[in-house]
Order: sequence, then C-alpha cells, then structure tokens
Amino acid sequence: MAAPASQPEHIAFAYLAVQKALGKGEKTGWTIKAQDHPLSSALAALRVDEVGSRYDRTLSAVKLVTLNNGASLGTIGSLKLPEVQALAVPSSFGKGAETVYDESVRKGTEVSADKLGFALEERISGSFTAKDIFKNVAEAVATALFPGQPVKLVFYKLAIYEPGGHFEKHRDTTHADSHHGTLLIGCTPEGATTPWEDDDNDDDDDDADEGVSYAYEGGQFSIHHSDGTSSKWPVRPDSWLAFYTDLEHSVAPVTKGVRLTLQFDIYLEDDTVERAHTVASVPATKREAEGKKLKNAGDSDDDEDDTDDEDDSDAHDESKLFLPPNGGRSADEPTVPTRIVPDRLADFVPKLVAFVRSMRKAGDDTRTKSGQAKAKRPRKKSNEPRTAVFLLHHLYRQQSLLPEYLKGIDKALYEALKEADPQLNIALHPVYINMSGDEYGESGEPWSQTMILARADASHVVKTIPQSIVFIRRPGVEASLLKMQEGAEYTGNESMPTEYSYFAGAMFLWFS
Ligand SMILES: O=C(O)CCC(=O)C(=O)O
Ligand SMILES: [Fe+2]
Repeated sequence: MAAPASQPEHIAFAYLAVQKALGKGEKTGWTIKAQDHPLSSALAALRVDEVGSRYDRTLSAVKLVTLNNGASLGTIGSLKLPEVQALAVPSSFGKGAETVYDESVRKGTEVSADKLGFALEERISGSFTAKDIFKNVAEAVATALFPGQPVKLVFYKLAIYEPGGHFEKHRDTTHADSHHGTLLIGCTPEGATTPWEDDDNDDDDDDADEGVSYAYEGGQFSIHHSDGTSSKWPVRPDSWLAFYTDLEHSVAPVTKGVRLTLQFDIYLEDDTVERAHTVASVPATKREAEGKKLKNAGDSDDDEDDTDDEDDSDAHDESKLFLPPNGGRSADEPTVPTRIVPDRLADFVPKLVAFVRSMRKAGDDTRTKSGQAKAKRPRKKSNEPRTAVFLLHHLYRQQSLLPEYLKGIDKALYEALKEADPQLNIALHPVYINMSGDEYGESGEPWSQTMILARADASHVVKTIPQSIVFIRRPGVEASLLKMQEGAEYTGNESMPTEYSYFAGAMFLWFS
C-alpha cells in the first residue's frame, strides 16, 4: 500500500481510507466500551524503566577519527571542536511523511557516521580497547533495557548545539525493523570544563556560578513519559544514556557554549546482520535470572542489582553505579518508573489468564446451547466475548510488532503470559484508535472509540481473532495515542514513510 506521498498528516488516515475502500460489509475493527474493565487499573500500574544510564569513566578516553583520512579528532572527553565543526551540516528532522529543516523545531548541526568514527582497536588503558569499552556498554544496555535480547550498537551521528540550538519534543526515527533504542554519550570540547567535573555532588544543573567556564549551559535533556511526567537526564562523557526510540525526548535551548552528543542506534540483532558503523554487538543471553525474578514476586528489589553485578566486568567497577534519575536533582522532579514491578506483574498475569479462560467457558456454553437448539431453529452465532485485548505501552513499526522486538513492560507481560499458560493464544497487531461520535465526554476524556486493525490485510486477519472482544483499557496509553494521532509528530533526523511509522500495537488473547 502506498503512502499518501505529499501528505504530512498522520498515515493512519491512509488506513482509514483503505477501511472505507474495503467496503462497509468488511469488519476490520471493534467498538471500545466506555467503562473501564476491572483489570484496567492493574494493567495501567504495570511499569518498568524506559531509560537506562550508567557511569563508565573509561568512555572519555575513546578516540575519534575522521573516516576519510584517519585524522585524530581527539577523544570523547576532549574533542577537537574546530575540526569537528568543519565536518558538520545543518540537522533536519521528520514531520509526518516529510523530512524538513525548521529551526523552530530543531536547530543544530551534525556530523554523520560516514564522516567520523572511532579508533576501535586502539588500546586505551592496559589491554583495553575502545571496542572492549563499547562491548561493556552494549552488555549493560541489554541488561537495562533489552534483557535477553541481542544488542548491537551502531554509531549514527555526532550532534552539535550552539547557543540557541535545541530540539523540540520528538521520537527518534527508526532505521530498521530491528532498531529499538537510542544511546547517547556526551562529549566535552578540548580545554572546556564541564559542570560535573567541577563538583562530585553535581546536580547536572547548568547554572554557571563561581566564575567557572563550562562547556555549555542550558541544553537540558528531558524524557517525556506517556503518563505525562518527564524526567531530566545528564548526557556526559563519563556515562551513557539509553532509551526506547518511541519515547518522546527533547533538548532545551543551549544558552552558552557548545553541546556535543554522540548518538548510536540500538539494534536488536546479532552479528549475523552486518551494519556499517557498528561499534559493538552482543548475542542474546538466557533470561533465567529474569524468570526467577518474576517467580520470586515481591521478594525484594535487590534482585535487580544482583543481575547487574553478574553482567558487569570486574574491570569496570564504577560502571556498576546507576546514575540517579534526574541526575540526582531535586526531590520534586518526577522520578522515572523503577525497573520492574514483579509483584504487580505476578499478581496481574494469573488474573488476566483466568479472565480470558472464563470467557472461553462462557462462549463454549453458549455455543453448546445453540448447537443443541440447531434442529429447531437456525444456529445463532455466539456473541459472547472470547478475546481480551489491550494496547501495548510502546509504539512499533508495523513490521516490528513481533515478540522478539517487544520492549519494556510489553515484553515482560508477553513473556509472563506465555509462561503462565502455553495454551493461551497471543496475537500482536498494529491498530489505530478512531474517534467516533462525540470526541470527548463530559470529563474531557475520550470515550467513544473504535479500534481498527492498521494492516493492509485487516479483513483477513480479523477472521483469525475470535469475536467478540473485551477491551481492557489503558487510559494513559490511549490518551497519549489519541494525542499522537491528532497531527504530524516530529521524529529524529528523517521522516518515517507509512510502513516505517510508529503505530499503536494491541495484544489479543484467547483460548482456542
Ligand atoms: O543531543 C542529544 O542529546 C539528543 C538529540 C536528539 O534527540 C536527536 O538528535 O534525535
Ligand atoms: Fe532524538
């Protein structure tokens, strides 16, 4: 199916057009009932961390070089600014189906990965090379955000923000179906002082005081969570910061100096797929520790730390320290959700499975009755719901909506459901939530909605799902989704054509 070529509107409209074209007789969606399902609030309460960050002082020493002649550009902790600036071009971004340049949304320049790279094989300390350091980062990224999944770090660009430079709230453009995260490492220009070098108890605040000349001021990096909260994170040369690509984030205007950031794409794939500019690749690991964690529900929060310790190299002791959310800033800043809530998950999953099973029973009973009555009157199709559905927490490309690419709480939930009952059917499909009738109820909350399969083969797929459905609402996710569907959204460097756009995903559950 072709995207409406020059239309900046959300591509969901393309699907709505297709739905119409398919004819009114074809059912490709479901009405969502206004009232909350009893399991809704427990579902909404399930959260895991969406951002990972860790100190790794060895990063500062990694050397950068130009790719055309291997000339030195200094290190992450001491970058040759004029040489780097000479390679930079203005940064574009995506607006719906278009790639645009607009300084009101994004003002900055960048050096792409085909001009600049790392001296990966060069020794940094002892026998350690940059390659080893990036490998440690990849392992730690897997532990923090993609447990059990293979992780590949691919250098994408170096971004430069000078005074006035900024990037409004956006999600990152994905570059492949397997691309699910972004990793950032800040750079310091040669000779510059950074706020965190100045004070061990630094608060990542950019206020210049005591006459210190910092590399830059302003430029605060924020993550905007789907529940409306946001968290502030330091981007610096002695730590890395990673997050899921569909998480909205922004860079506040730089007020002074130059802010430099290395950006890497995180792919969930191993060495069998080759990619230019790969700096590290680690294979999938067993998820035993994670499984244990779910079973020991509610035991203690220490489980998580144990897992981290196992995964860390002894040579990088300081990398065991997680940066506190908000860079240790004031208590009134909202904090990001903590890693996993195994007790909540372990409590929720059996309830959900029991609910889906109870629907099957009810459906069976009705069918038996109508079967017995068959001789007397025409067989009535059961209207009893058989399938439970809920929206995934994260957004996915249509082709990415596969078990191996699920992220965060979506992945944890999927695996816990699989484990809870192997007989349970689980289907994942991209969907579009369509407002129908009055868009907003009295409370201002959208309530009159239809969920439509956002697939070219929707009318075929819908037949594979037992009718009818019970929609378990996730109000926060729905609200942020509807907001996103209202108009063109901004994405990283490029536009995302129809087939690569972010879509809501829904998980359908039923027993055969
Ligand atoms: O420079 C940063 O800290 C992040 C910039 C960003 O979000 C992007 O370029 O997509
Ligand atoms: Fe970004």
